[in-house]
Amino acid sequence: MAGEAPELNAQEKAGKAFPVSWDQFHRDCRALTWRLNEVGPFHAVIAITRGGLVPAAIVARELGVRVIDTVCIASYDHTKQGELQVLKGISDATMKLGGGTGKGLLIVDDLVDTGKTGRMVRKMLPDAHFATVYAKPMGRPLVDTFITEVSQDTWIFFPWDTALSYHPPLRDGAA
Ligand SMILES: O=P(O)(O)OC[C@H]1O[C@H](OP(=O)(O)OP(=O)(O)O)[C@H](O)[C@@H]1O
Ligand code: HPA
Ligand SMILES: [Mg+2]
Repeated sequence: MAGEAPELNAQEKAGKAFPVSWDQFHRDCRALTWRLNEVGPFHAVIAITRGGLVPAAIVARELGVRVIDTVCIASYDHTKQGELQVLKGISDATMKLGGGTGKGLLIVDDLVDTGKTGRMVRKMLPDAHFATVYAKPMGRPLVDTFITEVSQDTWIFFPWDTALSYHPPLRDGAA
């Protein structure tokens, strides 16, 4: 309709960009593991795919955990969040390891934003420890351990979603 503002996606609403390099991400995952090492030991690591796969691999390597499971949840179509879809649940073997409630299990994701994804996994495993590398204020109360908080209006660009590209000089109007 004429005069109606177009709907903004999460990144457009966010405005601020927080690009993370592979080196920085690896350092932040190691820092996360230092904290988790005080809380464990853990019987298994559960990665929330796909974003949780990379931090889960690094954390599991550092903690010496070799049992890794996934819970596959999709909600964002690029930067716009839709309904949460559980494409694959936690395996029976992992559920058994966590005594049915997740005790002694570690859930890993790259970040919490609104907290919708984290809330859904916490419902599946209420006694598990939930760790993310980054957290935004809305999702932060759901996380037990994280490393860096960014403001709600920041969009985090992960290294697997980005590539090096030309950036025009500031004097030519680059932000
Ligand atoms: O706290 P929320 O607002 O729920 O957002 C956080 C979730 O969103 C992203 O996953 P996404 O659904 O984009 O899927 P992906 O991991 O496959 O990229 C991110 O990896 C988290 O899992
Ligand atoms: O800030 C973000 N960056 C990348 N993926 C995301 N999914 C939800 N929030 C974000
Ligand atoms: Mg994800």
